[in-house]
Amino acid sequence: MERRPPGSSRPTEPGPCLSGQRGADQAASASLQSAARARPGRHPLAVAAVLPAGGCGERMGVPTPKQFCPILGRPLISYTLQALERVCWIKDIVVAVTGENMEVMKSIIQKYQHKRISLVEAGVTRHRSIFNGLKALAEDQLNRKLSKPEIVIIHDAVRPFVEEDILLKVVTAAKEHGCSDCDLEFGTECLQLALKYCCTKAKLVEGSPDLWKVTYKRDLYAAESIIKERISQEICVVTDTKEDNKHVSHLLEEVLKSELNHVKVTSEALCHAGRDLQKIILDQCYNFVCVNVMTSDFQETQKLLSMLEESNLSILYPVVVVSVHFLDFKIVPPSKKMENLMLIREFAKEVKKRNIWLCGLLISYPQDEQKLQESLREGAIIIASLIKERNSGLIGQLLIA
Ligand SMILES: Nc1ccn([C@@H]2O[C@H](COP(=O)(O)OP(=O)(O)OP(=O)(O)O)[C@@H](O)[C@H]2O)c(=O)n1
Ligand SMILES: O=C(CO)[C@H](O)[C@H](O)COP(=O)(O)O
Repeated sequence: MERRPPGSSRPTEPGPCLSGQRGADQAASASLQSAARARPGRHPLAVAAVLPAGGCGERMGVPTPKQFCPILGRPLISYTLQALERVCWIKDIVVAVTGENMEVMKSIIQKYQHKRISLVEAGVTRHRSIFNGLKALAEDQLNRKLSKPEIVIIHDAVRPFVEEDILLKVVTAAKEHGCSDCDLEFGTECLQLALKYCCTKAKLVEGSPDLWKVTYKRDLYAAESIIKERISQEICVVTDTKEDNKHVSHLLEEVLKSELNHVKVTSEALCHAGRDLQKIILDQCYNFVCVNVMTSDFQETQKLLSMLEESNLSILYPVVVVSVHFLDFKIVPPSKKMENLMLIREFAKEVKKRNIWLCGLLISYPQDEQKLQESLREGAIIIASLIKERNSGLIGQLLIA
């Protein structure tokens, strides 16, 4: 997803919010933005979005309408709203939901702290739902809460992976182009309706493969794996300032880097002020490994957990914390420390309420350098799978490398 470095600037009119993208995406957005800036006589466009979300999801084959089906515990529609909210130049987002799901929708907005959202009643067909949304924008029925838009983006609530670039292209095309024969030939039914009844000029813009619609149950699994992939791109290895701990943390960091290609592995000290760690949290890193050497108590892990609980990081995605304990099994047999280590279950139960998924990992710390490397590698493989697979069944478990 969807990381946003703190303090990054966002345009106040159609133009990409660079902060949400990386690498090639950033470069593409930047060139689009400067192209938009270069347009003579350009003025800010008033843009709104209407999200039809009033279907029953018959093809999904489950009683819950698909837009409310959970992915990593959060309803699908919340991901779509998040994707649109990140686009700062969309002023209002109008969601069409059925009367019976109105309260569910309100509680989703509240729980996941969505902003700029207004709700209208859905219609019996998708087009009627869209029409109700447009009517609300045109007539400003909602107590003058909505600004009157020049351009309205219509986006299915069940297409969670929409990116700012494509929205910008659509808005730009809506503003600049006429409707071609090709668009009428190969376009969708809305295009024809818009032309027939409103004489609205339209242009077909090619989308990205990620814009696909969640329709069948298998699409939920596909969406889940895309989201897991996005949130497992960074791991922060945390330890206290003791030299021994810093040394072992560094070794683990190196092994994690070689085991997890393309994943950014950083390390931070859990010092009193914890300023750097705060920055990592604000930067939206969702994976933490807390290193404890020759100790089976959880002081450092608890400090980290409190910081995470105080932040709102886990509202949108589960945050994985692996409490790693290095013990020399020859000097300290694990059985002696087991009682203490089993406390992981209690801590895990507590923080799970805040969507923080805690696991314990015991790594053998032999004196022999080669053997240490071997157990570090085994530990790194376990950490990688905890972070990438995000299996809620492993919450509170103590794993051994
Ligand atoms: N009366 C309707 C029907 C559909 N939609 C919305 O239109 C989008 C695309 O429609 P579709 O994928 O066909 O959704 P469903 O109608 O829910 O699916 P199905 O055809 O499997 O029942 C969805 O976000 C859906 O909630 C709507 O707002 N109002
Ligand atoms: O998937 C759909 C409904 O199931 C829509 O038809 C699809 O999103 C195209 O929409 P539009 O006609 O508005 O371009």
